[in-house]
Amino acid sequence: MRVHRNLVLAVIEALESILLEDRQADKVLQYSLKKNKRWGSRDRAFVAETTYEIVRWKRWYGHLAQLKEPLRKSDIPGLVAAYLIQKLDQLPAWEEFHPYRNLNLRLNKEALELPRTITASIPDWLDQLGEEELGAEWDTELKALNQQAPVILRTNSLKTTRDKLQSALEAEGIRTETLDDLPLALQLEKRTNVFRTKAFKDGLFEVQDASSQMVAPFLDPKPGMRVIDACAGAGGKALHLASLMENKGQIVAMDIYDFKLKELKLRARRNGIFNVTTRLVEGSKSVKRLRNSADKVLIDAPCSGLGVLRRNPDAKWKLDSDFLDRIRKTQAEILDLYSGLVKPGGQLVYATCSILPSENQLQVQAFLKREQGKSFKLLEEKSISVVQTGFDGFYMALLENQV
Ligand SMILES: C[S@@+](CC[C@H](N)C(=O)[O-])C[C@H]1O[C@@H](n2cnc3c(N)ncnc32)[C@H](O)[C@@H]1O
Repeated sequence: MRVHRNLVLAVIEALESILLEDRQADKVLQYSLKKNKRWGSRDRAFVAETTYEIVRWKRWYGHLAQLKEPLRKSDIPGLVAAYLIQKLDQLPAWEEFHPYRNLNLRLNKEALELPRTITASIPDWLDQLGEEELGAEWDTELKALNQQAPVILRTNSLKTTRDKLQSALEAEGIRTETLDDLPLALQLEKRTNVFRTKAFKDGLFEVQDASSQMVAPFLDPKPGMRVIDACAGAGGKALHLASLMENKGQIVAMDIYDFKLKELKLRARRNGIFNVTTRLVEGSKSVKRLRNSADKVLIDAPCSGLGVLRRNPDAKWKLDSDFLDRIRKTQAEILDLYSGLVKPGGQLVYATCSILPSENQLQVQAFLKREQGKSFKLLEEKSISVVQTGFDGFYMALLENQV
C-alpha cells in the first residue's frame, strides 16, 4: 500500500489537536473529514484508522521513536514514523521523518521485556489504579480494550424489523450479521460510514454498541409508563426506551447540557418518536419538582469511560485521578438526587460505561447505606467484561423503591 503525503499530513494535524490541544478525537476527525470532501472512502478510512491507532498506541510508538513526555509538536511525526514501520513496514523519505531514519522502529513488543505501561500503552497512574481495583482481571481487560471495536447497529423497531433492515442495508451494499441474545442488533461485517445510507436517514437504525443496547431492556419499561432518563445526553438510551415503549406513555429526558438535548430531539424526529420531552437541568430544584413521579428512572451516569476505551482511546491520556475523584462524587450526588424521582414500588437502573468497581458496585453499595437509598433494594447487577463478551465494558444495577 502506497502512503500519500497529504493524508499523512492530515493525520499529523489531527494528532496535534488530539494529543497537544486536548481536543476530542471523534470531533477532530469529523472536522478533518468534512474539510476534505474530495477524499475517497479509502482515504477517509486511512486517516481515521491511522489517527485512532496512533492515539491508542501512543506510549508504545513514543517509546520506539525515543520521545519524551510531555510530547511537543515536533515529536508527532515520530509517532507516525513508528506506526508506519510497525504497521506498513515503510517509512517514506520525507523531511518530517528524517530524525527517525536511523532508529530501530522495527522492534517487536512481544519479544521485549518492557513494563506493561509501555506494551499496553497506558499511563502509569491508570495502570496502577486498574490493578488495584480489578486485580489480575485488569491485564486481560486492558489488552481487550486496546482492540478496535466492531460497529453495531440497533434496529429502530418503531419503523422496521431487524430482518428488513438487514435486507435494506444489503441493498445499499452493506453486509451485516445478527448477534445472539440481542434481538435488535446488527454488526457490520466491514467498517463503513453508515450515516450516509438511506436507511439511516430514514431513521431505521442507530449506531449503538451491544452493551449499551442491554441497558434499556434491563430497566424494562412498558408502554404507557412514565419514565425519566436522568442523564439522557444526546439520547442513545432514550430512543431505545421509546421504541420498547412503542411510542406510548412518556419519557422525560434530562441533562445539564442543552446542546445534547437538542441533538436528542433531532434524533427522536428521525426515529419517528413522539413520547419524549426534554428538560434542561438548571439546579436541583427543577429535579425535585418531579419527586415520586416516575415508574422507572434510568441513571446512565457520567463516568470515566474506561469500558469504552476501544472507541475513545484518547480518554486514557485525558483522564486524571482528580477527574476520577470528582466524577465519583458526582455519581453519588446524581444517585441521591434522581432516586427521589422513583415512585414507591418503581424501579431505577444505575449504569456506567466504566469497568471500575469504585464507579459501579461500590457506588451502589454506598448509596444503599445512605438516607436516600434506604428504601431501595438491589434486585440485579450486571458487569459486562470486554474480554468475555467482545462488547464495551459496562455496568448496570436494577434497584426497586420498596418504601
Ligand atoms: C454517559 S452520558 C449519557 C449518555 C446517554 N444516556 C446516551 O445513551 O447516549 C452522561 C450524561 O450525564 C449528563 N450529566 C452530568 N451531570 C448531570 C446531572 N447532574 N444531571 C443530569 N445529567 C447530567 C452529561 O451531560 C452526559 O450527557
